Amino acid sequence: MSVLPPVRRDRVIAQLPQYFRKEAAQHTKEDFNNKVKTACQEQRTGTVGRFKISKVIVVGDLAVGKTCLINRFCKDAFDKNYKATIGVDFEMERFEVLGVPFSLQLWDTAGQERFKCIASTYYRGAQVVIIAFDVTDVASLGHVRQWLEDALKENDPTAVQLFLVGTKKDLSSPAQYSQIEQDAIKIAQEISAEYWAVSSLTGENVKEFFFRVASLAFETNVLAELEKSGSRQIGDVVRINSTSNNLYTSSKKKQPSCCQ
Ligand SMILES: Nc1nc2c(ncn2[C@@H]2O[C@H](COP(=O)(O)OP(=O)(O)OP(=O)(O)O)[C@@H](O)[C@H]2O)c(=O)[nH]1
Ligand SMILES: [Mg+2]
Repeated sequence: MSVLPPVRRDRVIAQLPQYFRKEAAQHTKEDFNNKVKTACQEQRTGTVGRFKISKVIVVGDLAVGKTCLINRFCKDAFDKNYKATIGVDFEMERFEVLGVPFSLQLWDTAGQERFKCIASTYYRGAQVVIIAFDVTDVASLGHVRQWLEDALKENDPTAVQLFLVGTKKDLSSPAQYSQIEQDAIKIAQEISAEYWAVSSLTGENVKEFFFRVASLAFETNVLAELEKSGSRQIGDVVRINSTSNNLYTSSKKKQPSCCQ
Protein backbone atom coordinates (compact mmCIF):
# COMPACT_ATOMS: atom_id res chain seq x y z
CA MET A 1 0.00 0.00 0.00
CA SER A 2 1.38 3.39 -0.95
CA VAL A 3 1.92 5.78 1.96
CA LEU A 4 2.46 8.78 -0.27
CA PRO A 5 -0.43 11.11 -1.07
CA PRO A 6 -1.21 11.55 -4.77
CA VAL A 7 0.90 14.02 -6.73
CA ARG A 8 -0.60 17.54 -6.67
CA ARG A 9 -2.62 18.28 -9.77
CA ASP A 10 -0.48 21.32 -10.51
CA ARG A 11 2.64 19.13 -10.62
CA VAL A 12 1.46 16.99 -13.52
CA ILE A 13 3.59 17.30 -16.67
CA ALA A 14 2.07 15.83 -19.81
CA GLN A 15 4.09 17.71 -22.41
CA LEU A 16 7.68 18.81 -22.61
CA PRO A 17 7.91 22.40 -21.33
CA GLN A 18 9.79 24.59 -23.76
CA TYR A 19 13.16 26.29 -23.30
CA PHE A 20 13.46 29.97 -22.37
CA ARG A 21 16.03 30.97 -25.00
CA LYS A 22 16.71 28.80 -28.01
CA GLU A 23 20.38 29.78 -28.21
CA ALA A 24 21.01 28.54 -24.65
CA ALA A 25 18.83 25.45 -24.29
CA GLN A 26 19.80 21.90 -23.33
CA HIS A 27 17.87 20.79 -26.37
CA THR A 28 15.29 22.40 -28.59
CA LYS A 29 13.05 19.43 -29.33
CA GLU A 30 9.35 20.14 -29.04
CA ASP A 31 8.41 16.90 -27.38
CA PHE A 32 9.82 14.21 -25.11
CA ASN A 33 12.05 11.60 -26.70
CA ASN A 34 9.93 8.91 -28.41
CA LYS A 35 11.70 6.09 -26.59
CA VAL A 36 10.90 7.79 -23.29
CA LYS A 37 7.24 8.25 -24.22
CA THR A 38 6.90 4.59 -25.21
CA ALA A 39 8.67 3.39 -22.06
CA CYS A 40 6.29 5.49 -19.94
CA GLN A 41 3.20 4.18 -21.77
CA GLU A 42 4.40 0.62 -21.25
CA GLN A 43 5.46 1.30 -17.66
CA ARG A 44 9.04 0.30 -18.43
CA THR A 45 10.84 3.09 -16.61
CA GLY A 46 12.81 0.93 -14.18
CA THR A 47 13.80 2.69 -10.98
CA VAL A 48 12.35 5.98 -12.24
CA GLY A 49 8.85 6.15 -10.81
CA ARG A 50 9.64 3.82 -7.94
CA PHE A 51 12.44 4.97 -5.69
CA LYS A 52 14.52 7.25 -7.89
CA ILE A 53 14.93 10.78 -6.51
CA SER A 54 16.97 13.31 -8.41
CA LYS A 55 19.12 15.66 -6.42
CA VAL A 56 19.18 19.29 -7.53
CA ILE A 57 21.53 21.81 -5.97
CA VAL A 58 21.07 25.56 -6.21
CA VAL A 59 24.29 27.55 -5.84
CA GLY A 60 25.32 31.17 -6.37
CA ASP A 61 26.41 34.34 -4.59
CA LEU A 62 24.86 35.44 -1.32
CA ALA A 63 21.50 37.18 -1.57
CA VAL A 64 20.99 36.49 -5.28
CA GLY A 65 17.65 34.92 -4.37
CA LYS A 66 18.19 31.14 -4.20
CA THR A 67 15.96 30.63 -1.18
CA CYS A 68 13.25 32.90 -2.60
CA LEU A 69 13.29 30.96 -5.87
CA ILE A 70 12.74 27.64 -4.11
CA ASN A 71 10.13 29.10 -1.77
CA ARG A 72 8.19 30.67 -4.61
CA PHE A 73 7.97 27.33 -6.37
CA CYS A 74 7.48 25.00 -3.40
CA LYS A 75 5.39 27.21 -1.11
CA ASP A 76 4.15 29.95 -3.44
CA ALA A 77 5.57 32.42 -0.92
CA PHE A 78 7.91 35.41 -1.10
CA ASP A 79 9.75 37.14 1.75
CA LYS A 80 11.21 40.55 1.05
CA ASN A 81 13.47 40.36 4.10
CA TYR A 82 16.85 38.76 3.62
CA LYS A 83 17.63 35.87 5.93
CA ALA A 84 20.89 34.17 4.99
CA THR A 85 20.82 30.41 4.56
CA ILE A 86 23.17 28.83 7.06
CA GLY A 87 24.65 25.72 5.48
CA VAL A 88 21.83 24.06 3.55
CA ASP A 89 18.14 23.43 3.48
CA PHE A 90 16.10 21.16 1.25
CA GLU A 91 12.63 20.67 -0.14
CA MET A 92 11.11 17.64 -1.84
CA GLU A 93 8.90 18.19 -4.83
CA ARG A 94 6.88 15.38 -6.35
CA PHE A 95 5.84 15.46 -9.98
CA GLU A 96 4.08 13.19 -12.37
CA VAL A 97 5.77 13.18 -15.75
CA LEU A 98 4.06 11.33 -18.62
CA GLY A 99 2.07 9.45 -16.01
CA VAL A 100 5.14 8.39 -14.00
CA PRO A 101 5.83 9.68 -10.47
CA PHE A 102 9.12 11.54 -10.25
CA SER A 103 10.70 13.44 -7.35
CA LEU A 104 13.19 16.24 -7.13
CA GLN A 105 15.12 16.96 -3.98
CA LEU A 106 15.89 20.67 -4.14
CA TRP A 107 18.93 21.65 -2.09
CA ASP A 108 19.13 25.32 -1.19
CA THR A 109 22.75 26.16 -0.33
CA ALA A 110 24.41 29.09 1.40
CA GLY A 111 26.11 31.73 -0.72
CA GLN A 112 27.84 33.45 2.18
CA GLU A 113 31.53 32.65 2.28
CA ARG A 114 31.52 31.69 5.97
CA PHE A 115 28.79 29.05 5.43
CA LYS A 116 30.08 27.80 2.10
CA CYS A 117 32.32 25.08 3.48
CA ILE A 118 29.35 23.47 5.25
CA ALA A 119 27.17 23.83 2.16
CA SER A 120 29.73 22.36 -0.25
CA THR A 121 29.73 19.05 1.61
CA TYR A 122 26.17 18.62 0.33
CA TYR A 123 26.99 19.18 -3.34
CA ARG A 124 27.84 15.52 -3.96
CA GLY A 125 25.46 13.33 -5.94
CA ALA A 126 23.72 16.15 -7.78
CA GLN A 127 22.09 15.33 -11.09
CA VAL A 128 21.17 18.95 -11.70
CA VAL A 129 23.17 22.05 -10.81
CA ILE A 130 21.37 25.39 -10.89
CA ILE A 131 23.68 28.39 -10.75
CA ALA A 132 21.80 31.53 -9.78
CA PHE A 133 22.90 35.11 -10.36
CA ASP A 134 21.12 38.43 -9.84
CA VAL A 135 20.31 40.20 -13.12
CA THR A 136 20.90 43.57 -11.42
CA ASP A 137 24.34 42.55 -10.15
CA VAL A 138 26.96 41.95 -12.86
CA ALA A 139 29.48 40.73 -10.27
CA SER A 140 27.22 37.79 -9.39
CA LEU A 141 27.27 36.75 -13.05
CA GLY A 142 31.05 37.04 -13.01
CA HIS A 143 31.23 34.49 -10.21
CA VAL A 144 29.27 31.82 -12.09
CA ARG A 145 32.34 29.91 -13.28
CA GLN A 146 33.69 29.69 -9.74
CA TRP A 147 30.38 28.25 -8.51
CA LEU A 148 30.43 25.78 -11.35
CA GLU A 149 33.95 24.68 -10.52
CA ASP A 150 33.04 24.17 -6.87
CA ALA A 151 29.93 22.17 -7.72
CA LEU A 152 31.74 19.98 -10.25
CA LYS A 153 34.54 19.15 -7.83
CA GLU A 154 32.00 16.98 -6.02
CA ASN A 155 30.26 15.56 -9.08
CA ASP A 156 30.81 13.84 -12.40
CA PRO A 157 30.90 16.75 -14.87
CA THR A 158 29.68 14.57 -17.74
CA ALA A 159 26.60 13.47 -15.80
CA VAL A 160 25.42 16.84 -14.49
CA GLN A 161 22.66 18.89 -16.14
CA LEU A 162 23.38 22.57 -15.80
CA PHE A 163 21.07 25.58 -15.59
CA LEU A 164 22.04 29.24 -15.34
CA VAL A 165 19.27 31.33 -13.80
CA GLY A 166 19.06 35.10 -13.67
CA THR A 167 16.95 36.17 -10.68
CA LYS A 168 15.08 39.39 -9.70
CA LYS A 169 13.96 40.11 -13.25
CA ASP A 170 11.33 42.48 -11.82
CA LEU A 171 14.07 44.86 -10.62
CA SER A 172 15.60 45.35 -14.04
CA SER A 173 14.43 47.69 -16.81
CA PRO A 174 14.02 46.04 -20.23
CA ALA A 175 17.14 47.83 -21.51
CA GLN A 176 19.28 46.82 -18.53
CA TYR A 177 17.94 43.30 -18.70
CA SER A 178 18.68 42.77 -22.37
CA GLN A 179 22.26 43.95 -21.79
CA ILE A 180 22.96 41.40 -19.08
CA GLU A 181 21.04 38.68 -20.91
CA GLN A 182 23.51 38.82 -23.78
CA ASP A 183 26.41 38.22 -21.40
CA ALA A 184 24.53 35.52 -19.51
CA ILE A 185 23.63 33.64 -22.69
CA LYS A 186 27.27 33.75 -23.77
CA ILE A 187 28.40 32.25 -20.47
CA ALA A 188 25.59 29.68 -20.56
CA GLN A 189 26.74 28.56 -24.01
CA GLU A 190 30.35 28.34 -22.87
CA ILE A 191 29.53 26.19 -19.85
CA SER A 192 26.77 24.21 -21.66
CA ALA A 193 24.02 25.40 -19.35
CA GLU A 194 20.41 26.16 -20.17
CA TYR A 195 19.62 29.80 -19.49
CA TRP A 196 16.51 31.16 -17.72
CA ALA A 197 15.48 34.47 -16.16
CA VAL A 198 12.89 34.58 -13.37
CA SER A 199 11.32 36.73 -10.71
CA SER A 200 10.43 35.19 -7.38
CA LEU A 201 8.59 38.38 -6.42
CA THR A 202 6.11 38.24 -9.31
CA GLY A 203 6.50 34.51 -9.96
CA GLU A 204 7.42 35.13 -13.62
CA ASN A 205 8.85 31.94 -15.20
CA VAL A 206 9.36 30.19 -11.85
CA LYS A 207 6.95 27.30 -12.43
CA GLU A 208 7.97 27.04 -16.10
CA PHE A 209 11.60 26.83 -15.06
CA PHE A 210 11.16 24.05 -12.50
CA PHE A 211 8.89 22.11 -14.84
CA ARG A 212 11.61 22.25 -17.44
CA VAL A 213 14.20 21.09 -14.88
CA ALA A 214 11.97 18.21 -13.77
CA SER A 215 11.20 17.20 -17.36
CA LEU A 216 14.79 17.20 -18.58
CA ALA A 217 16.01 15.36 -15.48
CA PHE A 218 13.22 12.81 -15.93
CA GLU A 219 13.99 12.32 -19.61
CA THR A 220 17.69 11.81 -18.88
CA ASN A 221 16.93 9.30 -16.12
CA VAL A 222 14.57 7.23 -18.24
CA LEU A 223 17.03 7.18 -21.16
CA ALA A 224 19.77 6.06 -18.76
CA GLU A 225 17.51 3.29 -17.45
CA LEU A 226 16.73 2.15 -20.99
CA GLU A 227 20.41 2.10 -21.84
CA LYS A 228 21.30 0.25 -18.65
CA SER A 229 18.68 -2.39 -19.27
CA GLY A 230 20.11 -3.06 -22.74
CA SER A 231 18.39 -6.06 -24.26
CA ARG A 232 16.69 -6.91 -20.96
CA GLN A 233 13.26 -5.33 -20.75
CA ILE A 234 13.16 -2.77 -17.96
CA GLY A 235 10.26 -3.23 -15.65
CA ASP A 236 10.78 -6.99 -15.71
CA VAL A 237 11.58 -8.72 -12.46
CA VAL A 238 14.94 -10.48 -12.47
CA ARG A 239 14.90 -13.71 -10.46
CA ILE A 240 17.91 -15.71 -9.44
CA ASN A 241 16.86 -19.32 -9.42
CA SER A 242 19.41 -21.82 -8.15
CA THR A 243 17.54 -24.85 -9.52
CA SER A 244 17.46 -23.44 -12.97
CA ASN A 245 20.18 -23.59 -15.55
CA ASN A 246 19.20 -20.07 -16.49
CA LEU A 247 20.57 -17.53 -14.06
CA TYR A 248 18.29 -14.73 -15.21
CA THR A 249 14.63 -15.42 -15.81
CA SER A 250 12.24 -12.74 -16.86
CA SER A 251 8.89 -12.68 -15.07
CA LYS A 252 7.15 -12.04 -18.37
CA LYS A 253 5.84 -15.11 -20.19
CA LYS A 254 7.51 -14.14 -23.39
CA GLN A 255 11.21 -14.70 -22.89
CA PRO A 256 14.06 -13.80 -25.12
CA SER A 257 15.35 -16.80 -27.07
CA CYS A 258 18.64 -16.87 -25.14
CA CYS A 259 16.73 -17.89 -21.97
CA GLN A 260 14.75 -20.78 -23.45
N1 LIG B 1 12.63 42.24 -6.00
C1 LIG B 1 13.04 41.00 -5.82
N2 LIG B 1 13.74 40.67 -4.72
C2 LIG B 1 14.14 39.40 -4.57
C3 LIG B 1 13.86 38.38 -5.53
N3 LIG B 1 14.40 37.24 -5.10
C4 LIG B 1 14.97 37.50 -3.93
N4 LIG B 1 14.83 38.80 -3.58
C5 LIG B 1 15.32 39.43 -2.37
O1 LIG B 1 16.74 39.27 -2.31
C6 LIG B 1 17.16 39.04 -0.95
C7 LIG B 1 17.94 37.76 -0.86
O2 LIG B 1 17.13 36.64 -1.18
P1 LIG B 1 17.48 35.15 -0.70
O3 LIG B 1 16.58 34.24 -1.45
O4 LIG B 1 17.44 35.07 0.75
O5 LIG B 1 18.99 35.01 -1.20
P2 LIG B 1 19.94 33.73 -1.15
O6 LIG B 1 20.57 33.59 -2.47
O7 LIG B 1 19.17 32.55 -0.65
O8 LIG B 1 21.04 34.17 -0.08
P3 LIG B 1 21.99 33.21 0.82
O9 LIG B 1 21.12 32.24 1.52
O10 LIG B 1 22.73 34.11 1.76
O11 LIG B 1 22.97 32.55 -0.10
C8 LIG B 1 15.88 39.03 -0.10
O12 LIG B 1 15.72 40.31 0.50
C9 LIG B 1 14.77 38.79 -1.12
O13 LIG B 1 13.54 39.34 -0.73
C10 LIG B 1 13.10 38.76 -6.69
O14 LIG B 1 12.81 37.96 -7.58
N5 LIG B 1 12.74 40.09 -6.78
MG1 LIG C 1 19.36 31.44 1.01
